[in-house]
Amino acid sequence: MTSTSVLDLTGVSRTVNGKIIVSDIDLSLKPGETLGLIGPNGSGKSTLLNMIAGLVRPSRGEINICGHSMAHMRRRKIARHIAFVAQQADTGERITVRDAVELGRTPWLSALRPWGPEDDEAVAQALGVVGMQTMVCRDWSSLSGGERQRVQIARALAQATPILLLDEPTNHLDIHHQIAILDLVERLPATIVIALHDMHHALRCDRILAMKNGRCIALGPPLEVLTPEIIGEIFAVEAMRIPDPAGGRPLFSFRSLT
Ligand SMILES: Nc1ncnc2c1ncn2[C@@H]1O[C@H](COP(=O)(O)OP(=O)(O)OP(=O)(O)O)[C@@H](O)[C@H]1O
Repeated sequence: MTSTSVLDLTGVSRTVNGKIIVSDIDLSLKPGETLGLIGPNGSGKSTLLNMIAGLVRPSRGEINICGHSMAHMRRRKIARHIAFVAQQADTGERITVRDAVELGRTPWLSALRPWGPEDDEAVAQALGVVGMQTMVCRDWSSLSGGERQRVQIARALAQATPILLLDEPTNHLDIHHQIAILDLVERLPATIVIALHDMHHALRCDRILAMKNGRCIALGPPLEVLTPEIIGEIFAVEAMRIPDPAGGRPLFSFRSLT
């Protein structure tokens, strides 16, 4: 742990029914840093995010948030520090878009601190950022997958936490909204952990944690981790990294090994 870190993981592991799902993850994130999690299906990315969100406990190891051990933090305090956009966030309730985003303010409310103008402002701002301000009265059940995803992101932004966790947030989004969400993530001042499947998206992160079978295979700057060798090793594909003719980030091409 460093004096400036926001999120620290020490030897974090999770075992379910004797099966190791996440093994010995060490990590220290600075304020404002964006960490991309990459790895094949089933490599432990969501489980790691769920542990950082405080939704499941590590079987071993410790998670510290802003210097406090998460094991000793109440749910409400964790929710004031960490917002989580899960992979398949859903609700059985009949709620509107505004209701869904207002839920993000819950950790900040109490009998002594009822809903106020700053909560309205936080909700309106979050809806505006994801471009859902014209759909506030729509029923959640009537939204498309991409619209739901943007509402979930707005709910997390309204929570106004220093740490934001995103599990494949571009999943249901068209190209325009994928880029819009990644641009937004880049602009946010929060410390961010984001699970991604697209290597081009992962290149935009400050650091990458590459996982396989629950283990950290590599941790470092994108260009050092997203090499053909490491990508080939974890995804069992032949990867090529091609310079962008327009001078931007490199492009990837993949081929099956079989
Ligand atoms: N509660 C559980 N009981 C048993 N196995 C579990 C449990 N939770 C997760 N797993 C298993 O742990 C492994 C890691 O799952 P996890 O969802 O963390 O992977 P992931 O990297 O997020 O995958 P994906 O890219 O498909 O979303 C998988 O094999 C999964 O089936």
